[in-house]
Amino acid sequence: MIRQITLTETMRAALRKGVEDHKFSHGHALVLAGGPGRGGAARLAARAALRAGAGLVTLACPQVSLAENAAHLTAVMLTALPDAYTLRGMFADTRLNALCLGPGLGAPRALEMVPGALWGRRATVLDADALTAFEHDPGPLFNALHDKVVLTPHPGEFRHLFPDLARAWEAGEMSKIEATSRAAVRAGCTVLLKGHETVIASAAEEIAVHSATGEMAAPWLATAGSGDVLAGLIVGLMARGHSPFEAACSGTWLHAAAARQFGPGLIAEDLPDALPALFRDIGL
Ligand SMILES: NC(=O)C1=CN([C@@H]2O[C@H](COP(=O)(O)OP(=O)(O)OC[C@H]3O[C@@H](n4cnc5c(N)ncnc54)[C@H](O)[C@@H]3O)[C@@H](O)[C@H]2O)[C@@H](O)CC1
Ligand SMILES: Nc1ncnc2c1ncn2[C@@H]1O[C@H](COP(=O)(O)OP(=O)(O)O)[C@@H](O)[C@H]1O
Repeated sequence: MIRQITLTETMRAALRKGVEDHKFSHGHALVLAGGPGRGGAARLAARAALRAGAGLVTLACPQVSLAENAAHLTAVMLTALPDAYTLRGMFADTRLNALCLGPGLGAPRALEMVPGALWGRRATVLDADALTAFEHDPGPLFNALHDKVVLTPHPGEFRHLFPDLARAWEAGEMSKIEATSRAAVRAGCTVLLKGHETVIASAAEEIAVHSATGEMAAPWLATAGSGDVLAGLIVGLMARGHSPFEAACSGTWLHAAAARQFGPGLIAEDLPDALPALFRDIGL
């Protein structure tokens, strides 16, 4: 059965915070960032994760990027992350339960960090450079994927990882839903294929569709960095314990609803900050 994503009572209940909860009840998300001058995308993701309700969010960047990121971040914590060996060491802290890799990461750092991150078997969002870095040799990525991963390609990134499915979809031989569903089964994880119609499929063949058309149109989401925010929303919800598939569905709804709440003129950094008013409006 194909689920049309709308706000449901189950989604609303899962977004609430319990009155006796503390920050570690809502998980700790780690967002990896790239080198100097490329930090914007990861900062957008980190802020979105915190606004989505993750208890703690840390941005992990190379030592050389610390000053730049420190100048922009306050509630989001910051740590130097030189290499994948150090990343593996961070998994000794079992409270660190969700990761986001890709936005602004850069291909060389993605090639090193993605296998290290997947080794930790935490809930993980892979977006942007974490997908395109494996374009020429996807084997190491596919071998390491597991069922707590959400891949969030736009159609260009989808083409890099699943060229046969993309070709069949573009030729009209396969629907977007079927292409996404087959990709999820092949990858063994959740796949979210972006666009004004977003399709989400899990390896267990759950399928959901969000149509940002008609009353739910959100054309101002077509702006640089809005996908980075979506990745952050999903990792924030997974830190809070939502399953990868549910986090992808709820994150997609929140992303479009926040864009509609803000309205024309929206740029990516407005999205996380539109969430508090949206949460009030939906009665959290
Ligand atoms: N504010 C920021 O710091 C931003 C940083 N970004 C980062 O910049 C890096 C590179 O991102 P780019 O945006 O240059 O690379 P993209 O991977 O988004 O675009 C590269 C190519 O992919 C294709 N493509 C993109 N969107 C498509 C779509 N919807 N359908 C079909 N084909 C599509 C196009 O041919 C495009 O030239 C990433 O690390 C990304 O996270 C971007 O997310 C934009 C905002
Ligand atoms: N016309 C549109 N209507 C609704 N949503 C859109 C539209 N165009 C893009 N989006 C959404 O905006 C986001 C863009 O992400 P992406 O292509 O990765 O951009 P970036 O890498 O710049 O962040 C996706 O979530 C996509 O579904």
